Amino acid sequence: MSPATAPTPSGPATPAGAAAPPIVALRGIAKTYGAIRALRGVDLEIRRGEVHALLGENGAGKSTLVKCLAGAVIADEGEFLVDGEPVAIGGPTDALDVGVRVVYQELALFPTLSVAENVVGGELHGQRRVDWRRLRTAARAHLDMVELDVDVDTRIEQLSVGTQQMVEVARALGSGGRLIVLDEPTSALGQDEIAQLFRSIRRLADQGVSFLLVTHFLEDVIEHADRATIIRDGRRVATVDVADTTKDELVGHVVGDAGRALRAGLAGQELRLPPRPDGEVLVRAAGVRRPPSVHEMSFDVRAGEVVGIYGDLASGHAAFAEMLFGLGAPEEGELEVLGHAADGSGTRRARDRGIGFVPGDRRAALALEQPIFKNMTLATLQRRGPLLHEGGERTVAEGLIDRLRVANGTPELPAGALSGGNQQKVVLARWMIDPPRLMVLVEPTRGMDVGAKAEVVDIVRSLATDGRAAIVVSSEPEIVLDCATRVLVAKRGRIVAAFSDRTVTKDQLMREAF
Ligand SMILES: Nc1ncnc2c1ncn2[C@@H]1O[C@H](COP(=O)(O)OP(=O)(O)OP(=O)(O)O)[C@@H](O)[C@H]1O
Repeated sequence: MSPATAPTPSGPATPAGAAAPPIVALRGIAKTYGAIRALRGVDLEIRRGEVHALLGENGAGKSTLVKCLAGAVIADEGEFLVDGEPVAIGGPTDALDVGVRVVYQELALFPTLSVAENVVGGELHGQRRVDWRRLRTAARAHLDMVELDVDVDTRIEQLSVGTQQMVEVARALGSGGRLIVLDEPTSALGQDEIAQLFRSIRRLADQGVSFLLVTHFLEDVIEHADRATIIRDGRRVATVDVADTTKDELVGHVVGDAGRALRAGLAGQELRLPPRPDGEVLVRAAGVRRPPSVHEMSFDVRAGEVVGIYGDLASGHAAFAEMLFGLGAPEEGELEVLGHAADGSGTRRARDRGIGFVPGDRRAALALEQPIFKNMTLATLQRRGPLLHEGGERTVAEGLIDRLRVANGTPELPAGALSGGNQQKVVLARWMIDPPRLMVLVEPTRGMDVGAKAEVVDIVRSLATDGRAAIVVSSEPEIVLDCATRVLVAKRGRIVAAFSDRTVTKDQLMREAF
C-alpha cells in the first residue's frame, strides 16, 4: 500500500460515550493449550482513538489474548467484531487486513537495513527495480506521522531501542494500522524515551489511532491510558476508566484477594534493609574500566549487603555485572570477587567460586525445551553434581513453583510454555536451592507483575543473609530502592552517586542518572 492510499488517521476521535461501535471488540475469547486454559472467555472492547491498557499477573493470559487478536494463535471460541461487524481471524493476514498491528518486545526490524527499507520495505515486494527516491520519500512520510526525526538512510542497528520502537510504530501506521498493540513497550527504554513514546502515542490517539498497551507499569497506565482491562486466570475481572481509578485499585484488580494478602504481609516488613558497614568485603572494584561501556567504577560490596546499581541501558551497569560472573575482565583497574581477580575466565569457574547470576536475557538463560524442574535444579547440579535424584528434583521444584507462584507451573512442563514473567521466576528459582555467596541479578523483575516483584524483593533480601551478599542491577528505580541496603547510580560507565541513607527517593535517583 502506498502512503498516498494509506488510511491516514485524521479528525478527532469519537468522543467517549458516543454511539460509534468500538473499532475492535472481542467477545468470549477462549484458548486452551493442552491442559492449560489460558483464556476462559474474555471480552475486550477498544474504542477509536483510545489508549487502552491490558493488565494482569504473569500468566494471566495477556500475551495469548494479543496473539489471538493478531491471528498468531487461533482462539478456540469467541467472536471478533471490527467496527461492529463480525470478522473471522483465522491467521495473521486476517488481522493485518482489519488494521491490527502488534509491536512485540523483541522488535521485528532488520538491523543491518536502513530505516527506509524497514519502514516501507514490504511495499517493495515483487518490484524488479527499486525506486530509491520514492522509497525514501514514502518512509519520511511515515516517520513524520510519529514525528520521528531520523535520517532514513541510517541503519537500524545504529539507533537506540526507543527510536527503533518508534520506527516500528511508524511502519505499523504506514501500512494501514488502526489498532497498534504495544507489548511492554517501555521495559527497555530510558526515562526520556518513555516520555517521548507516550507523547507520540497521545498525539496519534488524538488523531484517531487506537492503542492497546500491554504492561506491568501501573504508573504509566495511570498517567497515559484512558481505560484499562484487567484479566486474571484467563478471565476479565474489570474494565475501568483510568481517570476514576487509583493505582491501589489497579493493584487490587491485578493481584486479587490472594495476592492482596501476600502484599499486605510483605508491606508489614521494614522496607529497605539497614546498611551493613562491617561485613567482610566480597567485591572490591577500584577504577574498573572496560570500554565501550564501563569507564570508571569503584566500590566495595560487603557480606550482608544488597547493593543496588541503578541506571539505564547505557550506564554500563550490566556490563559490570557480567564481569563479576566471569564474562570479560577489566582493561584497567582492579576487580576482586570473593578473593579472586575477575579475569574473564568464564561462568563455570565463577559459579564454582560461589557466584550466582541472573542475566537480563532470560530466554538465553533457560533451556526452553526442558522441563521446569530441570531448569530450576540446573545451577545446583552444575555446582554440586547430582546430589538430588530426579524425584527429589521434582519435589524441590514443586516447592519453588508454589513459593514463586509460577502460574500453571508443573515440574514437567517445558519452560518455553510459561509466560514471560513466569520464565523469569524459574531463572531466579535456580539460585534459591543452594544460594551462592554472591548473587548478581540483572533486571531481575523485568516483565514481572506487582505481586511477583514484591516476592523478588523478599528473595533477594534473603539471599544476603548468613555472610552472603547480592548486587541488583536495574533500570527500575523501585526495585533497587526496595531491595538494596545501599544504592549506587551509574551513568555512562561511571558511578556518579551513592546513597546509604534509607530516605533516598526515586526522584533523587532519577535526577542523578539522567
Ligand atoms: N505455547 C504454550 N504452551 C502451553 N502453555 C502456554 C503456551 N503459551 C502460554 N501458555 C500458558 O498460558 C498461560 C497464559 O500465558 P500468557 O503468556 O498469555 O500470560 P501473560 O499474561 O502474557 O504473562 P506475562 O505477564 O508473564 O507475560 C500461562 O499459564 C502459560 O503457561
